Amino acid sequence: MSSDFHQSATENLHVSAFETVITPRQLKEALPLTPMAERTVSQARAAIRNILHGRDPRLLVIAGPCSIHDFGQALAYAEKLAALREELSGEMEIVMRVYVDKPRTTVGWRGYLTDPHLNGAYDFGGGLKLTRELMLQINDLGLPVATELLDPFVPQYLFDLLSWVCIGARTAESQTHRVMASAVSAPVGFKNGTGGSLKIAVDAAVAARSPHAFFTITDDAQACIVHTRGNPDGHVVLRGGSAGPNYQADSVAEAARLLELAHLTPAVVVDCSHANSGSDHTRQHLVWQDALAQRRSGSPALRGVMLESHLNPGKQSIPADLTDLQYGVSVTDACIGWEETETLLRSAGT
Ligand SMILES: O=C[C@H](O)[C@H](O)COP(=O)(O)O
Ligand SMILES: C=C(OP(=O)(O)O)C(=O)O
Repeated sequence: MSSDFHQSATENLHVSAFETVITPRQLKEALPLTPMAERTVSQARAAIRNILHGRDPRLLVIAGPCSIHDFGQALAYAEKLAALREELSGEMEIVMRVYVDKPRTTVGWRGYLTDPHLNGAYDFGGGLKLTRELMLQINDLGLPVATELLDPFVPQYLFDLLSWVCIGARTAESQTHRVMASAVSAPVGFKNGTGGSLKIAVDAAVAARSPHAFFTITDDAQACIVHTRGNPDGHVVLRGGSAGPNYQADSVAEAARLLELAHLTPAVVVDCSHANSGSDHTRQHLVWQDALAQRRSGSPALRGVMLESHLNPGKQSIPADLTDLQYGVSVTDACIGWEETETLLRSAGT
C-alpha cells in the first residue's frame, strides 16, 4: 500500500491511501484469452444479437447467482449450467450471470472483484485475477458469461470475456455508465430505475447507441480519452420498481413501444428477481411462467429472461467466521436452487 500521495489544504483530505494495482495488459498477459474462450464469446455475442434483433426465435436466458463469492462453487454451478445449455440449445441461448461488482442500496459487501476474501481487505488486485481466471474457465466450458458493468476501469481488464453486459437499476441514469456502454463490444441491457421508470432504461439505450468520448485508462494504465462508435444492441431489462412488478404483458408492450419510438429494436428481457419477485426467490417461478406464457401468446418483444439462481436456494449473511458459510447459498439476494433452475429451464419448451 502506498501512502505517497499529495496532500494540501484542499485535496485528499478524506483519503488514507492510494494503492497501485496490476495493469490491464499485465493481467491479460498473465491470463490470456484462450482460443476456446474466444470462440465462446464470439459465437454467443452473435447469437444474442440475432435473438435481440428478431433473427433467431430462441429465448435468451441469463441465469446464475446474484453474486459470485466462491470460485469453486461458481465453477460447480457453471459445469451444471454448461451441460444444460448444450442440451437445451435448440430452444434457448443460456448465459451465466457472473456478477462480481455489486451496487449496494447503502453499504454492504461489494462483490468478489473488490473484496474476494469477504473480509473487508479490498484486495482488488486479487479480485481481478480470480475473476479473470473464473471467467476464462467458464468460457472454456463453452458457457458464455454475463456481468454488470459498475466500476469504470473494469472493462479493460475483463470485457474481452463477456457476451452480455447489464447496466443496473442504480446506474442506468448515470451518464458515466451510458457512455461506457457505448464502447462495450457485447450487447448491453439497461434496467429500469429502482423507482420503476422505464424511460430511464430507454434513454440509456438511446444514449449508448451514439458515439461518445470519455476518460478511462489504456491497457498500460495510462490516462486516456476513448472515442466510441456507439452500441447498436442496447435493450431494456424489466426488473420491477418501488410501485411493484413490471414483467406483465402491458409493461413489456410499453417498453417495446418506447424503444420503437426511439428507433431502437424492441427487445425486452424480463428479470424474474428483484422487484419483479418482491426479492422473494420462491416467487421467481411465477414471473418465469408468465414471461413464457407471453411468448407463447405471441409477444415478439420478449426476447429474454433473467433468473437469480445458485446451487442451493435462499440467502445467507456473511458470517464473522467464514467457515460457517453454507455451501452454494447466495450472500446477496436470495436465489432459487439448482433443482428448481433445471426444472424451470426444462419447462420452457412445454
Ligand atoms: O442484486 C443485488 C441487489 O439487489 C443489489 O445489489 C442491492 O442490494 P442491497 O439493497 O442489498 O444493497
Ligand atoms: C443489482 C442487480 O439488479 P438491479 O440493478 O435490478 O437491482 C442485479 O441484477 O444483480
